[in-house]
Amino acid sequence: MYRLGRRSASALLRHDGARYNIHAIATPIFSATCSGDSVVETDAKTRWYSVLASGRCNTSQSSAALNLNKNGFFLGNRYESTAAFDASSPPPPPLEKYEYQAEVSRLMDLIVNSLYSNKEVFLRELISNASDALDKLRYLGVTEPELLKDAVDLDIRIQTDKDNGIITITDSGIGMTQQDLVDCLGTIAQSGTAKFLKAMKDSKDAGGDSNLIGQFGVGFYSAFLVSDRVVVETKSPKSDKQYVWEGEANASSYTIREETNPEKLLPRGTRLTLYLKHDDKGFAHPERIQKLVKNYSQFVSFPIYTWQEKGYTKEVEVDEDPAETNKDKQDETAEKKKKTKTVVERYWDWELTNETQPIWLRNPKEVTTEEYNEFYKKTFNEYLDPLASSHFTTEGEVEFRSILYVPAVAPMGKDDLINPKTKNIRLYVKRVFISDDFDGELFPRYLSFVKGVVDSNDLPLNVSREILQESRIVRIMRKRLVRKAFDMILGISMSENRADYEKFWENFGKYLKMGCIDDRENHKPLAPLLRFFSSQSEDEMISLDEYVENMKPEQKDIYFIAADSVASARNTPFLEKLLEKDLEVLYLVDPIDEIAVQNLKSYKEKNFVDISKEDLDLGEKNEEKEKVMKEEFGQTCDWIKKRLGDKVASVQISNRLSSSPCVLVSAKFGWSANMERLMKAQTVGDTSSMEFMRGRRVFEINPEHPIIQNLNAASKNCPDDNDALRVVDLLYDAALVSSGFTPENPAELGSKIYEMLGMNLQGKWSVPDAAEVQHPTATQSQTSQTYEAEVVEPAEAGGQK
Ligand SMILES: Nc1ncnc2c1ncn2[C@@H]1O[C@H](COP(=O)(O)OP(=O)(O)OP(=O)(O)O)[C@@H](O)[C@H]1O
Repeated sequence: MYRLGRRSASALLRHDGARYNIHAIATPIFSATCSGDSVVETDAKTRWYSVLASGRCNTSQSSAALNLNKNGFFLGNRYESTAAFDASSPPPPPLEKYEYQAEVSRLMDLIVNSLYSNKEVFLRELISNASDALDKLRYLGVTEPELLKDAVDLDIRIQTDKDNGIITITDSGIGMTQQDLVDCLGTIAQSGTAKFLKAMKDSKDAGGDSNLIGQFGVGFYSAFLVSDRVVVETKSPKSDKQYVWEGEANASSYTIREETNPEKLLPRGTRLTLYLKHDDKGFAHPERIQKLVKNYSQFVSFPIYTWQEKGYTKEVEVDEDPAETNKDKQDETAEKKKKTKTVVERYWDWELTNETQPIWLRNPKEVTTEEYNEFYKKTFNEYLDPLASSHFTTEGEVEFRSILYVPAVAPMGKDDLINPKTKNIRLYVKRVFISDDFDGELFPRYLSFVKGVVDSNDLPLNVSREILQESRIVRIMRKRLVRKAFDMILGISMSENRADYEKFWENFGKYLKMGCIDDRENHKPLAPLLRFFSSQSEDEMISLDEYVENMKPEQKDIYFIAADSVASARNTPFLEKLLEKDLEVLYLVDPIDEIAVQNLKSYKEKNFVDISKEDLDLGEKNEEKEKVMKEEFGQTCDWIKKRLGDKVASVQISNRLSSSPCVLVSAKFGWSANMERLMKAQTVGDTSSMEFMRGRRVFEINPEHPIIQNLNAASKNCPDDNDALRVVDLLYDAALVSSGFTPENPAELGSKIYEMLGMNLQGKWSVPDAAEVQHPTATQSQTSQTYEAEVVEPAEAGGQK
């Protein structure tokens, strides 16, 4: 047992309590090794300190074995004998006791007794206070350089004593005067507390979410989430004196005293010592602290050092076997060999734990693509380089820095489109990591695939989701971020390597189409990014700009057809006339395409027109011809309508067909066949709303087609002819299918086709005559010719009539 005098003891210990365990630490700097714990007891009456060294201490130089380097706990010599009480030393300055402001008491009560989850945020809060203090000093030092006169680095150091559950956070920042201590660490703005208490009450989390603590400007008190007792030693460069603030959890008061022990004086700044609660001692594990620093404060712009155990290997001699030695001695000529082994020498030292210079603070001109990519992969745990990145600073009304990335591949699964909480955007405020848990606050959902960091100096450090949602600053940031994201994507689309954008589109095209539906405000930057197949480009997708450039001079609209594949789009009867006229038609083959395009409505003042809908204007109105047609086929239209009844809204003469006899056209504002099919696939149960949206369908006939011409004759000559009426029925069903609709009763359609086939084929292949038996090949081809002729023949007859 060693007894230490007051002076010497104060060099070793903080004056703060009844009993401590201090882990004995030594570094090789002083050629000393030491292990084990020292138990320290304070006698409040006599102010004697006693240290029981339970460890072993070997020094190669002197008895000053417990010295540490300048940042350690101890500075001073070890006394080997009972030291005399030094009666001549001045008495310590008196403790001044202060009552907490009522709000602080309530807050402390809540923190200590009700918050159980997310306790680790205490470290983020305290580091951010330390970083603020350094920021303030740096800022004031610009105009008052004498504040920086102490040659101390601007940094943050965190030391842990895992055995005793102590964490010390030291910064060399602006520190606090005695008045600052009273004002800052005993008082809080009433409004902040009231809001905090309300938020706590509203919190659904039964254990209380400690994260809330950082949202109301009460970060310092988060120390009590994990500590029984907190000691703040602080020295402002504006004051000659250093003060010690001390508070305990569950106490209604705190104390402040002046520090007079020269060994404990800080050159400048603040040292916080947290004496952890029994259950929270795990936070004092060096590795855990390191991990938390990396996670929460990776990009604080001041270096953060943590106290870590290290090791290096060295060769040491091993004792030789005496028998061997004797043998060697006998053989005088034998060369003496010294035996060695490799041992690991352990020691403790500071380790830089964060990136001191966040990449986004650097000048973009000085950052290489490799560095951007490395940062991306490290930050977002990606293994592929990004497809594109954009590093920018915005100034003016709102200032922030950001680096955005487009990933090379879409996230696995589709969940992200529906649930965009992707942790893709990491928000920092003044380099302090705030959150990556956003739901559309910084980026619209459809851009949730964009990854990046955003660092703002304008947002409060304690920005909460509520603040994010309501903040004008955030709204402006969001606008700029979105614009930058579009610019970045546009950059890929303009790349000489077309494959880059094809890759992007394959992965994220769906997201942009979602944007056309969700975000009307951004149709302008979104539309040029879209890609579609077309009647003139079935293998390579084209942009709307390419479409517009390829439009015919007289063409007013952008034509599209929605189908389930390029093949079915290509074969749709709606396309016939347009192909004939060499008008390009976009193929909308992704289920979401049609809705996206409908939302866009137009591009470069050209309307999107669905060629499967009524009133298609191909810019070739010939009123004279229309009149003649109407006169010729008007009655047929009425006759067909009568036969089809409510299945169609009307029967009209088509201007869009050339080879098909008829087509079923959707109402202008109703669903197209494609949409109807999609909706049907999604509707479960009640389909009444579908009936409404399905709207009317128009049966269009092609007056130039032989079948229609035949029916025209039938309608005039034998309107009640059963066969003619059955042809109308079958035509309707065939149009239904070829126009992309699903027949309501496929089995019935099948029977109609069989019946018709039966009528046509009657007797066709009955016993051939002798000549045909001799030339089977000729017979076959003849038969098919006959068949074709028979189909055409009535048409010709009808036309003549
Ligand atoms: N390490 C420190 N150095 C100097 N001053 C500090 C330090 N820590 C706290 N303070 C002072 O104490 C005040 C209160 O801190 P607290 O964390 O409770 O609130 P805040 O820092 O103002 O808000 P927030 O934590 O949300 O940023 C700070 O404003 C600062 O003046």
